Formats: sequence, structure tokens, C-alpha cells
Amino acid sequence: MTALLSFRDIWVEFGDRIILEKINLDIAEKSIVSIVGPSGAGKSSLLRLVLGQQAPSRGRILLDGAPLASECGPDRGVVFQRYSVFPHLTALQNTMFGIECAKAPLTARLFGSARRAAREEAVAMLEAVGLGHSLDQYPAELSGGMQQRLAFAQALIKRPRILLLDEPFGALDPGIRADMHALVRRLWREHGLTIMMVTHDLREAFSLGTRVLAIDKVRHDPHAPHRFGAKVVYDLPLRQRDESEGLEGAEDAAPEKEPVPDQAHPQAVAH
Ligand SMILES: Nc1ncnc2c1ncn2[C@@H]1O[C@H](COP(=O)(O)OP(=O)(O)OP(=O)(O)O)[C@@H](O)[C@H]1O
Repeated sequence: MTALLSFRDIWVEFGDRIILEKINLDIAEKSIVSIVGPSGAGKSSLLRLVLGQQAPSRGRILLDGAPLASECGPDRGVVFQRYSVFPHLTALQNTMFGIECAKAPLTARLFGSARRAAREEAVAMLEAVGLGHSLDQYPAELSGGMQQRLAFAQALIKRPRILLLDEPFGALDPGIRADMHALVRRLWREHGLTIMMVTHDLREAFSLGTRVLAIDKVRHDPHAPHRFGAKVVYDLPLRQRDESEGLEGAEDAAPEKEPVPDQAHPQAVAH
């Protein structure tokens, strides 16, 4: 496996509190890695490392074998649980804003043919996420699911290679979640994305992921609980979904996806 992203002996510490310890991971290109674990284990911290919002206390993160740039560039996109769109901009303006920032970093404004091209690109992206009829609506006029669709459009318009999802469906009700899962699966395939997704929902982790990572503390000192951090305790590669499989019924088919045979009874990762 050629890793797109590699974590090499990564530690995250805040003062004398160890959050993550000795994380060694290779993330394959075009995989969907679901990250699960108890609250406070350090799942979001793992994503923040990739986003460049958090520097490791020790260790290195490599992208294509080279040190990951600490400033988050267009190669990395993110969607959070809470709608991260701008309330004062319409859906179209929100989506165009990403292109304008990338192409005109100082003014975030494009003119003439560049602006027309950006508009066309943004309209196509909004159509792709199912918001083709809501171009001129403001976020407050959109439902929660529609706002998350807009957040995906905003993230994907910059053509990231890595998409980081932090509980992206946590605020949505179950019916809408199923639609969003189908959307993510389609966008993943069409855009050749590599996705790292934090979720508290195990079913979601297994139904969407091509690999599930569980992180947790394996050592506890009752007198100093902060002295040990979380590690990867389970690492389960899952059978890839058949590319020809339709989206309809994908949620129903998901439970049939199994760990690959030699991982069917996963052992805790050796430490
Ligand atoms: N900037 C910071 N300074 C100090 N402590 C921090 C900082 N950021 C995160 N932490 C601590 O690191 C730990 C891990 O936080 P993180 O958000 O990564 O956990 P999580 O697994 O995503 O939790 P949850 O599932 O509840 O969202 C928490 O105890 C948190 O308080």
C-alpha cells in the first residue's frame, strides 16, 4: 500500500496531559477511514493535526512521503458537525467564496470571465450536492441537511485530496443521515477523495468506512489519569464496496460489509 498520509510516532500533549501517544498510521489514498472512540479520546485532535490546527508534540506527519505543510492548503477540506457556512452569504456566494479565496487570496473577489467561470463551477457543485434549486437562498432559509450539503459543496469546490469530517451528520435526524451517507459515497467516488471521518455512530463508521480505527487509552494510572494518552486499539480494514453497486439500498447493504477475513476477530493492535 502506498500511503497518502503517514503518522510517524505522533504524540499530542497539552502541558503534562498526554492526549495521543505513539500514533503510527498509514492512510491509503482513496480510503474512507472512520475514527471512533470514547469522548475526549483525541479523535478531533487527530483531524486537527492533519488540518494544521494542532502541531504534534512529537513525531512527523507525511503527505506523499514529504512533511505535511503546517498551513492548511486547498489539498485539505473539512466539514464539521455544526454548519460552518457564512450566514450572510447565499448558497451560491458561499460556494463561490472558496474559489475566490483560492484565486484572489488578497481581495477574495474575481471579475469578468474569471468570475463567470467561478460561478459556473459553483453552480455545478451545488447541483452535484442537490442544491441546484437553492442557489440564492441564505443558510437560515435552508434545512439542517441542506446546510450540511452546502458545507460539503464549500469544502469540495477547492478540490481537496483529503476531506476531514468531524461528526458531520451528528446534528441530523436519521432519515437525512441516510441521504447524506449516499451523497458522501458518491462524492468520494467521483472526486477520488481520501476521507478521515470522526463519528460516535458505530453503524455509520462501518457503513461508510473502508477502514475503522478505534482509539482509546490502553494504560491507566488512577492517580494520574492524564499521564497516558490514547492509541489506536483496533484497526479494521473492511471489504471495499463493489463500485458497480447502486446507491439505492446502500444503507441496507452496509451491514453485510465485513471485516476482511484475517481481521474478522480483531485483536488489539500491538503496542
Ligand atoms: N487546545 C487545547 N488545550 C488543552 N486541552 C485540549 C485542547 N484541545 C483539546 N484538548 C483536550 O484534549 C482531549 C481530546 O480532545 P478531542 O476534542 O480531540 O477529543 P474527542 O475524542 O474528539 O472528543 P469528543 O468525542 O467528545 O468530541 C480533551 O480532553 C480536550 O479537553
